[in-house]
Amino acid sequence: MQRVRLLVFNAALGVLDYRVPQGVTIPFGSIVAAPLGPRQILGIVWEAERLSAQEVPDAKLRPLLEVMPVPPMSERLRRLIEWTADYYCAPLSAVARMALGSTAALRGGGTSTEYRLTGAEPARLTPQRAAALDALQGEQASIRELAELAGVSEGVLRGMVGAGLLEAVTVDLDRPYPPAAPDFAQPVLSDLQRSAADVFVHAVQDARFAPFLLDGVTGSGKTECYFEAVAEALRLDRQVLILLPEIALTENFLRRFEHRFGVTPILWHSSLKSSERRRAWRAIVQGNAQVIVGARSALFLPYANLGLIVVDEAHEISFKQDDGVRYNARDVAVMRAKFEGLPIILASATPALETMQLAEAGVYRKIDLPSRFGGAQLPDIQVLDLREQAPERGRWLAPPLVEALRDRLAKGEQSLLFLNRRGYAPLTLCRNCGYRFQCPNCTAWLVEHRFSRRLACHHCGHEAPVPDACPECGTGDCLVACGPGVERIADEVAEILPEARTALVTSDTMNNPQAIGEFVAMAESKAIDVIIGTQLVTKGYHFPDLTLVGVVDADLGLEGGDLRAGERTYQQIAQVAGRAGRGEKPGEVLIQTRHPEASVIAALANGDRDAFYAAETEARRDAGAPPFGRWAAIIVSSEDQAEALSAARAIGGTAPDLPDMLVLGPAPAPLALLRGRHRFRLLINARRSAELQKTLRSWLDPLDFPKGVRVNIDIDPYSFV
Ligand SMILES: Nc1ncnc2c1ncn2[C@@H]1O[C@H](COP(=O)(O)OP(=O)(O)OP(=O)(O)O)[C@@H](O)[C@H]1O
Ligand SMILES: [Zn+2]
Repeated sequence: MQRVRLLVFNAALGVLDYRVPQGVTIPFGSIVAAPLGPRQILGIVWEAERLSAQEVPDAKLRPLLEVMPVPPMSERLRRLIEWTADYYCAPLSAVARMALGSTAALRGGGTSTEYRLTGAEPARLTPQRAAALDALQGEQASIRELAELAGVSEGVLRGMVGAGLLEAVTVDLDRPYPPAAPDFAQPVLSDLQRSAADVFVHAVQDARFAPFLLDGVTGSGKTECYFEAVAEALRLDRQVLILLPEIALTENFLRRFEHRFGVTPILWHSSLKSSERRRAWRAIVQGNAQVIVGARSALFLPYANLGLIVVDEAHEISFKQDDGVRYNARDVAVMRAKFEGLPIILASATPALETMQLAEAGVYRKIDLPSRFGGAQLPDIQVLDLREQAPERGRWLAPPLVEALRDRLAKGEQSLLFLNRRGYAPLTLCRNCGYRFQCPNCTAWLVEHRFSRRLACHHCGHEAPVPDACPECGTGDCLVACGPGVERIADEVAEILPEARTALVTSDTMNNPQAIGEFVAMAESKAIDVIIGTQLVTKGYHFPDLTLVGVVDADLGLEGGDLRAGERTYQQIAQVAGRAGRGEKPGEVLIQTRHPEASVIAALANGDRDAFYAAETEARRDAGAPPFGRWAAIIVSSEDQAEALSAARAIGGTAPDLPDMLVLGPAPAPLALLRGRHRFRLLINARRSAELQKTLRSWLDPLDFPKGVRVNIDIDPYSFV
């Protein structure tokens, strides 16, 4: 009698044992199908001694059904999955699931049928067919995906197949990707770039754990440097994973990659079509996918032969996942490199303090690129004190910034205005009775979006049309917008510079690759004079004729529930400032603020990065904040406020009394209501010596809560809302 232990992809089931025939060995890491009641489930064969399960007698075991025709998950990846679950206090199965691409991909290769336009042009068309013809140019996908893309029913498309407007194509799921050529277009590197690149190239050859911080100013050519390491991995036939913080950045990145290596890399993100996902995953596990570019979800994939990891814009907080498994992809990437024995490059112009600290301690090797490529200078940064240089009434841009915008427009140069706030106005109220529009599901004001004429909650997605009259007092035409969002700034620019061509860049307008691609093409061809955007435009872009950057409200980021508010503000402004003057013409940055004396603003104005890091380091040391101490949050939520409160109190009441751990709360979370759930929060501040995770587990595991209560642990939290 032989048995295997399975980690099942379902947190409620966890670990189950099954029977295998005598003499058959199934390697650890194999992905298998097994029966559960009348259903079939998937699991990974795991070392039994590493997973505790309920002991089931041999006689009761059911047999495994099938080993999926994919390579077993490597031991290194299994150890990484265990480490992640352990460190972030997350269910093992939830972490393991992130390694899985799609269930379909496990079923082996084969073919699938996709459809595309035939090019036939019928004389008469129904409006729906016309819309489909328009939307599906250049597309090829399943009927379902095309229907979604075109916004028509599947029936309409099937009719079009019958009418010869769409044709079926058979695609091989395992068709290879065109190979990237390491020497396709090798740039001539500057001496500084060359020596940095050489270090990385050697590290790839060495194939050992080697973490690097590539600390280069904006426009120094960090990408070109790490591309040399990518080229070396390609020559050695090893895979490369490049993590980017946001999908919005990939469009630009794909083109740069193609320019350098002749083909686009393989994309991995949550909105891939299912056929693309299946093909990519299969190529990744078989080692046929060479370079994979993705958001954090690409981190746990079962690469067959990984040789290098790059985390670009490594300081970005979007590497921290705030739902499901609350992990930081930057930190787990370093662990993956460690388990796999690989070099990893964290690239940033504004590294996180934690990363800097590790570099200073010698854990990471720091490689510097202190100047811009091609002799470009870093921009000149000026502070505009809004208390002295007040904008006109009802306006948000101070006179010197308006002047500077006029000047650039006259010279045919580009400007960028940065305000990290979507929509038209963050708060709408009634002039007559003071009524404020609030989200019914969240502790948040509704944000007016004037282009879509709606009030929206940025937390839960609740939306309502802007009413004609106040819902409270019934007065008509009485709503006032308070404060600016980017849409309002765009309006202001249109008023003061009516002839300027503007582009609004937010996640509302740039929500698909085409829109982003069009924006970049227009900006590059100088069809845009003024870009107005949120944090989406602060990083990655390179527009040589952009010479002015205006920061509309530098104080905004210092408010709110960001634990690293000072650092965030510094990074965002330094990054957006870094978009100015990247070509031949020098750049200028104007920062509007009411607190020019704040240490962050002063450091930015003086271009004194070291002063900022030094001040921030001291502040964190005093507060016992990371990297000197550790934080964790426990968030308790329920649709029933009393139930949530009593669960939070039960947790607070059993808090361990330890010398190296301070427990604060429970208190209502700043977002006391989120998506209809009432939330209470406990904060833990621990010394580095504390056994934080172990303590949390032995504290929370014995507690029982009603079904409607959710208790989430957030280790190393970023947001305290
Ligand atoms: N050796 C080189 N030869 C030719 N062009 C280069 C070279 N190095 C950098 N460049 C160009 O200079 C520009 C800036 O480089 P890159 O975008 O890599 O900088 P970066 O350090 O990533 O900046 P940021 O942090 O601001 O995104 C790019 O257009 C890049 O193609
Ligand atoms: Zn809401």
